[in-house]
Amino acid sequence: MANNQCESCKDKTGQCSPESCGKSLLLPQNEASEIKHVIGVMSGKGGVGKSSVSALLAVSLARAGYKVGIMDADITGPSIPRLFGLKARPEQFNEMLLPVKTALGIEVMSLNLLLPEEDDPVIWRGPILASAVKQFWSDVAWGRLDYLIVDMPPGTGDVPLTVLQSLPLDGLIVVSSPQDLAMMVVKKAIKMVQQVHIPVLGLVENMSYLACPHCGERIHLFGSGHVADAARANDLRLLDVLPLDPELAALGDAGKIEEYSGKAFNIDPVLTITGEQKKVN
Ligand SMILES: Nc1ncnc2c1ncn2[C@@H]1O[C@H](COP(=O)(O)OP(=O)(O)OP(=O)(O)O)[C@@H](O)[C@H]1O
Repeated sequence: MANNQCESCKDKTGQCSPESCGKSLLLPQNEASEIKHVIGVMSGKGGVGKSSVSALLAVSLARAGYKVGIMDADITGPSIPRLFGLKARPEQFNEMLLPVKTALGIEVMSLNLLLPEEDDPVIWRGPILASAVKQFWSDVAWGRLDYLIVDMPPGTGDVPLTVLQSLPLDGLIVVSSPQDLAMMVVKKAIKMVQQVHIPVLGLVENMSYLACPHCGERIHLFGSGHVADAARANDLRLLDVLPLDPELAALGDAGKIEEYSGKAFNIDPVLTITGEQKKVN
């Protein structure tokens, strides 16, 4: 927390938090953005499908008629542009950056859109990574959005903490695969979020099962029920259960995740939690 310590903080322990110093670290919205809801998507561990779930949530909301953006806050492992097949560089507008639009009109900002090559590594230390996230909020002209989905880096490090402290999150969705180890790490993430008093909207179990292509039987490769158990144990909602689907992996690799015809992310719990009515197109 020391890296986010505000200059005037009286807390000399280096554990600066809104509670201890009485000063909110939340960044104000800039004048070129009017964002109604900000939803963070996090995971305790890498590779469980957090970016894919962020993308599917954004696609489901966009298909339901909402104006949606995705901030790719996974600065060192940005995969959102790849999932949507985005190559265009963000344009500048009055010293601000404009997000790049996907085919469905989802507004995306990611460091990968600013790098000369998509496979260039980002070798930055924590404080610089954290300031990149803040700039994605303060220096991007997001326009009017119903939902900004923030794809967070995995784990409980400096950058996730910056997102939690700097952005006005309505709440967080925590993604896990069904393995016990993934769940153990997820519990750490849940505790971290609860410590900064941001609501956990619920859990998503990704790669939950494989549906047999012949008979449709669900094969639970990694065991079943762990995420549901964790949801119950932590008094949280299980928002959705998504299958391990080769079509999703192939479309993601091809930059065509918007064409996914499989099980869409169930947006109803998100709309309920954020007080929106389902739109009818
Ligand atoms: N439900 C799924 N079915 C099939 N493949 C999936 C599924 N979810 C994710 N994948 C694939 O798994 C890989 C990792 O997914 P993704 O990038 O979304 O994970 P992540 O948790 O965001 O990873 P990281 O922590 O590295 O950013 C990708 O190749 C993606 O296409």
